[in-house]
Amino acid sequence: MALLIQNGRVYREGRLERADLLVEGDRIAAIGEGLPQAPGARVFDASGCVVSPGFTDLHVHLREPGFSHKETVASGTAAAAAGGFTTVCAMPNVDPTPDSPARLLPQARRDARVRVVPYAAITRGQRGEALSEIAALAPRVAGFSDDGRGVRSEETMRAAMERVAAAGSFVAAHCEVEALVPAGGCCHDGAFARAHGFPGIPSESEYAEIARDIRLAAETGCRLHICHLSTKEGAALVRRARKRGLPVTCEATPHNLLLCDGEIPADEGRFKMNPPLRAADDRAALVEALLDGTITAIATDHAPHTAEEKSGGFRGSLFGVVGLETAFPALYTGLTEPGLLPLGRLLELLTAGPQEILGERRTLAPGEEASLTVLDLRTARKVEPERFLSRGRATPFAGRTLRGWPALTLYRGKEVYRRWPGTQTEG
Ligand SMILES: NC(=O)N[C@@H](CC(=O)O)C(=O)O
Ligand SMILES: [Zn+2]
Ligand SMILES: [Zn+2]
Repeated sequence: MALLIQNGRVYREGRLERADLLVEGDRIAAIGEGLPQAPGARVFDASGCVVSPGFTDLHVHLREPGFSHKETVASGTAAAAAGGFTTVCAMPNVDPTPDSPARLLPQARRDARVRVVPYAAITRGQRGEALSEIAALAPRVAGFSDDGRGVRSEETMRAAMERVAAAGSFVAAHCEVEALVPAGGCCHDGAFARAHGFPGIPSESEYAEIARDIRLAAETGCRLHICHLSTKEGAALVRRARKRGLPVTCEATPHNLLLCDGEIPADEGRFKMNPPLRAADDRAALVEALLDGTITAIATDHAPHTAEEKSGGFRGSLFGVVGLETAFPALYTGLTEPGLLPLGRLLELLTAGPQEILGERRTLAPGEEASLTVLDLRTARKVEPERFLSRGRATPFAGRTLRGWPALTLYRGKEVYRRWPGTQTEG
């Protein structure tokens, strides 16, 4: 059946223009002003909304196989659709580890509501020693990552980068020198740690490994993507590397872009993630890096855990917060509305930016796949974690009133999420 999305502002080719958009089957049939209502077509009134290509998230933990009590492909991709994402890249810290082609997320094809592109592990079992079957995996994965931990051995990382480069893929690096983190380090080594007497995670544990991996990327020619950048020093290193023309990209998360450690109101697990919320000047440096093109992708690092696992405050909870369902509203309300980040740049950081890192280009044009999201910029709504589609509920944005909620998400023409604009209840 056809669907006419009327009266919205369509984001394409880096511009926002008032237009209607007609979807037929799995494709976009037409885009233009005042499109006639085809007989039998349903109409979606997108007044006050932006119509964007579906977002791409380079960093999501779907927890299957092995940890389906935290999240499943079904629940995680339902959360993705609710957040406007139509492509998510699944991190490999699952069990068994995807370190050979036979172990590549078999659930994805069956249960996914949106496109899932898995990462493979850099090393067997993510143990940081023997390498995974890089050449055989490369054509079937987003890239290679041991996310959850740093690759400690420089020799191992160099060998991995040589093979990944030869296979034409990229390394997505969780940059952390665990030896620089004191036992029990659970938040940034800053104001909040001092106020509560918690062992802090120093910025150096991140930027020391960023510096090493940039050096290895220069040596090997391997494309390097830095995961969840959180420090001002790290941002400066990436900026310098890109100026030198090195094949280095990076992502930042909504929580690191919007929050800092001095604002954490209480010892609650929903503010605990790795890397942690950093200092105010780190946060400001990340926003600056979004504006000057140092950071070209926003990724959520959606990392769901059970309520029990997040109930032990900073000392006792696991690291990780969910992010798919709040990413756009949090960024739109926190950065775009106050004039800190233009809407077009925000959309680019969620679409063309991450797509380019994956080596693809998906835009809204006649004939293209109808994978898109309609963002309601008017309706303010409170973040209510108990209503998330994700199984994870821990979010630092709980209780905040935000604007920019997705009202409709289509994946290949199919409605995978809908919530009518202007209504206060879920449709
Ligand atoms: N970000 C987190 O705090 N946790 C992630 C691991 C990771 O992204 O490093 C997880 O898998 O739970
Ligand atoms: Zn990580
Ligand atoms: Zn992660």
